[in-house]
Amino acid sequence: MSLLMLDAIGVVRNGNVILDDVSLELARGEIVTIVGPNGSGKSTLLRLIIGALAPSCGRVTRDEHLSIGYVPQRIQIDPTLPVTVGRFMALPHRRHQSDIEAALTSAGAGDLIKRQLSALSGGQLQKVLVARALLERPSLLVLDEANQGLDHRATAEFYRHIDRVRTELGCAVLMVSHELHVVMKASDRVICLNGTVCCQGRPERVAASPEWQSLFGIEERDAVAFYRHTEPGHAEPDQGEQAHDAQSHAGSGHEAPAAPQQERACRHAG
Ligand SMILES: Nc1ncnc2c1ncn2[C@@H]1O[C@H](COP(=O)(O)OP(=O)(O)OP(=O)(O)O)[C@@H](O)[C@H]1O
Repeated sequence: MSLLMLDAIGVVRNGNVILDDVSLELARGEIVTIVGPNGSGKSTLLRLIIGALAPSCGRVTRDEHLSIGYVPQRIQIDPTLPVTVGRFMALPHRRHQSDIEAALTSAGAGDLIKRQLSALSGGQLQKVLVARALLERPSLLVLDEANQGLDHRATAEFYRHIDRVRTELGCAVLMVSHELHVVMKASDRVICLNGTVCCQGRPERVAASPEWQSLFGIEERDAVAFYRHTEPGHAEPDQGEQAHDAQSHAGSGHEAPAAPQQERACRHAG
């Protein structure tokens, strides 16, 4: 049984169709990245998955043992509130100091434990948020652009950390990222979203699909190809990977996938 299954999900808010007919499945231990242009519904999809938002139609099925660690795109911190990183990590439940230290160290933030939360840089705060999300040892880690604000070196370390987390906890990782070339290296599967799922599959196949190229342009495709080609020890996909080809849901033409129309959303709703 998969960890999570979405079936024909639609989300309509204030008359806006944000998601239309979105179906996807998440397996244990896989790293999946959602990519898509600004406003394509990525954060909405994540909020739906963590249960912060109800679908207007469709069905969400969660494994009964599913536990989710969530790192939001941004949090508001009151600069007048004196909270150290160590204290923040222990909220809302008390934690063993050793667990807090281990989680921060693993996220590359071990030296921040006594610092004021409001005084952290954007990149430092992201590391702390990831460490906090992992304290519960979730079966699914959900990251909404958690690498924003990180420099190149920190981004590379961030993805190594995510890979270690997956190995150590055996958890699935679902993330949103705009760093397409890095995403391609770090993910088992990529889901391309533009109100609906345009295409999904192994990174190489998605990058070669017409839907991806019409959304992100040829330059991104070339950047991805270049990045993968120069990665030491990287093997090009063989014939066996054909079975995991990108699945297209938006036709085979080169035109950009159309924005969802309100009349299309929730057509299965009762
Ligand atoms: N409560 C709401 N009512 C109406 N429209 C909304 C609501 N919430 C989000 N939207 C709209 O839904 C669309 C998708 O928003 P969302 O934040 O999910 O996109 P995103 O892909 O995460 O964008 P970005 O890459 O810019 O973070 C946007 O056009 C947004 O304005």
